[in-house]
Amino acid sequence: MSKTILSCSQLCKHYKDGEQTVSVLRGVDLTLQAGEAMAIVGSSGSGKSTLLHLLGGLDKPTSGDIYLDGLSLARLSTRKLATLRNQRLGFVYQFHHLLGEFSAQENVAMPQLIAGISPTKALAQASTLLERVGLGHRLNSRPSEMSGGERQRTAIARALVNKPDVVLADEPTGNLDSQSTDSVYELLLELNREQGTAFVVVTHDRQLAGRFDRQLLMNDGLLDQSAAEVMSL
Ligand SMILES: Nc1ncnc2c1ncn2[C@@H]1O[C@H](COP(=O)(O)OP(=O)(O)OP(=O)(O)O)[C@@H](O)[C@H]1O
Repeated sequence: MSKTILSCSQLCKHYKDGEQTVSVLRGVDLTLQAGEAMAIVGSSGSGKSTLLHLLGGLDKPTSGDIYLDGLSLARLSTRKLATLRNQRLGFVYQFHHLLGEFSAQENVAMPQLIAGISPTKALAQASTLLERVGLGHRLNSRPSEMSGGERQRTAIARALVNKPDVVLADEPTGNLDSQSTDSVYELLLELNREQGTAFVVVTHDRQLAGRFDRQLLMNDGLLDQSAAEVMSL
């Protein structure tokens, strides 16, 4: 029996631009099941990144709320929200955001160290995960010594190291060539199946989106149609 792991209802985000109010999200409803792999597609500026930021508690909605496993993000203190982000959510961005002065292994271990796990255990866990993503030979490499695809694999390992309920990924292959893009998507879907981690992935690429369990279309601030329906029109 699947259960809802992440949801939002009537989520709105407005920005003030001088006298004007810009409505970026205009009442988004979304329900993600535990272990589900969901892709969000939509044109540039439609609000996809804004939605992902709100779902990950990185920004606050103007109205509406987000629930992670039944917990209201709006009701959490800043500290509790930071703990929840560290332990129950993982993030992957278009740019890897790895720390340049640390090795791949140390970068992947970082969320565990922040969670208070001992360095020995955290580094061992990081090494296991790096091996899983095909980078067992890169434990001691710094980001500058790795290819774009290797850096994104490292970022994916880091996002998964605390065994989060949900990984949020914003154009995770935006900087990669088509071969690396393919293998990174393959890896995401394998990890989704193996670890039961739910994924919400934003992409411009509808063909890649088609490999996920569900596709939603963001259109001018609303998640109003299934992208699969739109693709079949
Ligand atoms: N801090 C902000 N202040 C004002 N407007 C903003 C702010 N952040 C985003 N916007 C506007 O919100 C709209 C949606 O932006 P968002 O980045 O969510 O779109 P997107 O669908 O992810 O686009 P892309 O695919 O190009 O990354 C854009 O018009 C953007 O200019």
